[in-house]
Amino acid sequence: MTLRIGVIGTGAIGRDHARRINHVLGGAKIVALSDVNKASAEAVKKDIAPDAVIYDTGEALIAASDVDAVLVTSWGATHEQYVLAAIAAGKPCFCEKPLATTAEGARRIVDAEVEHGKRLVQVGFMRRYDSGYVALKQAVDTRIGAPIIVHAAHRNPAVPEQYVTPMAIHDTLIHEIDVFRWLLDDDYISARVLFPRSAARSHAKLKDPQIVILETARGTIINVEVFVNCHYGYDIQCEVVGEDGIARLPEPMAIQMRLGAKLQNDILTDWKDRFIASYDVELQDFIHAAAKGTASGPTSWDGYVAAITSDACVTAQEKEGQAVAINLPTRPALYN
Ligand SMILES: NC(=O)C1=CN([C@@H]2O[C@H](COP(=O)(O)OP(=O)(O)OC[C@H]3O[C@@H](n4cnc5c(N)ncnc54)[C@H](O)[C@@H]3O)[C@@H](O)[C@H]2O)C=CC1
Ligand SMILES: O=C1[C@@H](O)[C@H](O)[C@@H](O)[C@H](O)[C@H]1O
Repeated sequence: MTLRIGVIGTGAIGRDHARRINHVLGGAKIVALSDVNKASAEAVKKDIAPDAVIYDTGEALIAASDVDAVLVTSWGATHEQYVLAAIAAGKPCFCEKPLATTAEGARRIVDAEVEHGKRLVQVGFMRRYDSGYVALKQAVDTRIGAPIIVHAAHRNPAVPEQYVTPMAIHDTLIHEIDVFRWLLDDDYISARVLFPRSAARSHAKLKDPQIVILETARGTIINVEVFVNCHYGYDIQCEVVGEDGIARLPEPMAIQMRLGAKLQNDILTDWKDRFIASYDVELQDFIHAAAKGTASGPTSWDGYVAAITSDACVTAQEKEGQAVAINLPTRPALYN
């Protein structure tokens, strides 16, 4: 069976996911596209999915009888409405992060999916599918003893002027928020944020870099440097200190050179390249589960917890240095 997929939001990542579904992965085909900017959907049809039908609205695409499953890759603020519509239609749905821009919105999705009685939603936290993180998790689970500290960094070369201080949490740190819950199999109980002096390349409405400190229920302390105008490259670092040893996220494969009296290798500059393989693996996982009428991988619950934690981190930005408590509601049995 070929899974017939519709894509809502055909900008940077929607186009890229459409490309991988039609040209890289197996078992699925893009049959429908929708974007408020129709020219963008038309360009994806022309370049990638010539057989796809273009719908005026995301809701019309979800309702189409020949669409089996949906990808929601529009702007974050529009995700909730489309994911709720997909659940109401009983169609598997892959939603890019964030699941919703408020914790209340994410909760509405959890409640709708629980009411439906079966998983339909996968959230686009692709790091769980990255081979480096998978190897790191294996080392954390079996080699280095119980985790005590995590040192991490999320660095982007540059962000535009519209990127303001809370976006470092909602748009950027949200990947660490999700991946460390998974890596440590633990939940957060508090967040703190510290701001060193802002770097010279920062913008008027952005305090950059910042350090986010998360504490887990088992007492692990995670410190993450978020530095989104670091200039030198796109760099994701993670080191877990355990009772018996230390495990470090591998660097992406790069050719080592002896050149100009230096031992060197290039550092990536674009997030699309850093996680290119994990996007492939997460979407193949979506296709397999959706073909069976369900979903696997990161859940709506994970998206909801990420939203609650993000909100706590933004409050912690406003109360610099103070710990902000994170209280999670009871997890519904659907997500155990
Ligand atoms: N997992 C990851 O590593 C990444 C995830 N993302 C997430 O993917 C989402 C999209 O990001 P980008 O592709 O970078 O943005 P983008 O701005 O390039 O594309 C978004 C597209 O959605 C369309 N759109 C906006 N509102 C819409 C609506 N109501 N209905 C239909 N289409 C609508 C826009 O016209 C645009 O073409 C965001 O939520 C972002 O956080 C983005 C980059 C990386
Ligand atoms: O999701 C992403 C972007 O939106 C975000 O801006 C980057 O910092 C992340 O690394 C990337 O994965």
